Amino acid sequence: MKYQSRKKAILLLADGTIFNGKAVGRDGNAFGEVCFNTGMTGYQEIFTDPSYFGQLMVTTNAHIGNYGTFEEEMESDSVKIAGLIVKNFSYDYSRENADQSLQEFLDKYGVLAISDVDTRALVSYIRDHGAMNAVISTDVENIEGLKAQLAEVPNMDGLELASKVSTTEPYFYGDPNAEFKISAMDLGIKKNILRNLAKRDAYIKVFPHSATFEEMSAWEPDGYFLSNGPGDPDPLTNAIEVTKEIIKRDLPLFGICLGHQVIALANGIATYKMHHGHRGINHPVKNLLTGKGEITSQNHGFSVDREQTESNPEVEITHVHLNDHTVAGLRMVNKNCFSVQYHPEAGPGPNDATYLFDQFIENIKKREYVNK
Ligand SMILES: NC(=O)CC[C@H](N)C(=O)O
Repeated sequence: MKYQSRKKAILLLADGTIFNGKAVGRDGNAFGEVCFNTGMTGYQEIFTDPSYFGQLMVTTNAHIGNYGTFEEEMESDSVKIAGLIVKNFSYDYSRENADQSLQEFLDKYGVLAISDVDTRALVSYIRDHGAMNAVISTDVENIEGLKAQLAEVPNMDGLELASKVSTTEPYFYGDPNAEFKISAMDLGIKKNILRNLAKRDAYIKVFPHSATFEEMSAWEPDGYFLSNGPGDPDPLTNAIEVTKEIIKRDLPLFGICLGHQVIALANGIATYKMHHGHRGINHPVKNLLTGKGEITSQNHGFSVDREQTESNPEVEITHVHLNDHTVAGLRMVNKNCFSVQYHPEAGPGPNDATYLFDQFIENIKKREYVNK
């Protein structure tokens, strides 16, 4: 076993609370908003999901690393979390097709991790006191200095982060001979969304967060997609403007998570920062159109205002989160536009909601039929 005597490390929360642990790899500091994910599996997908940019991730599963990492399970080209907090960190792994250990993987991307933290107590603390900024540090004697630096870290509320993870140049994904063409705005898109669209015979052109409606429309796509992504949706003025243009022309539109929030904002419905968000792969949702329940993969810290959604005549709530009755999905009443707050691409997670990709393709076909 490597790293038998490891250095002390701490997690210092913005309110001054300290959780003790041990450094997993390198020394240093990692700042971000602390949040937790309750998924029992799928850590590599979580760590590489661009929606987590700027966040320190607490995994509630007590063992992390035991199946290593595998190139095909990347949700983007690198690790996106700001730092990792675990109970038991497995340096060894036992999966035949893994490429490397989790420690080698985190080292490769320069990510700081802390283990041996009482993650059950930490998660209870976040649930009681809400998501807040924090720092992971091996500089354990320098509490006052760390507190001063932590006070400078911007609050997630109001923070625009999509531009930090979006592509800078447009690119294509899938088979150029596929039946449908989709323009996707990359606010932090997960690869499994692209895989799911391509699997349904779509060729996707992925555009930067700053793309205009005209740029996204020049190649005459059959439909538009707004991706997931990090940060507060409210400052995404360009994405909101583009969405209004798409809606005005009644073009087929689908949004996931941050994309769902942007669609709400384009309809004049406000979003707000949640107490500690929804992150896990067993979140119960009810589809109000079918009456059926779905177990869903979720990762969000903001939500769409429910009252404003209910009182907006243009919009209808289609899905509700059964734990707290927040808006989990909506559609526009007279437009070819719908969105969900959760993750039908399920990387990681259950596959109950993949029908939403089929629904998007059906909406595209419906429009083509009307136009003929
Ligand atoms: N996964 C996402 O797209 C997250 C959206 C947004 N950043 C939130 O935390 O609510």
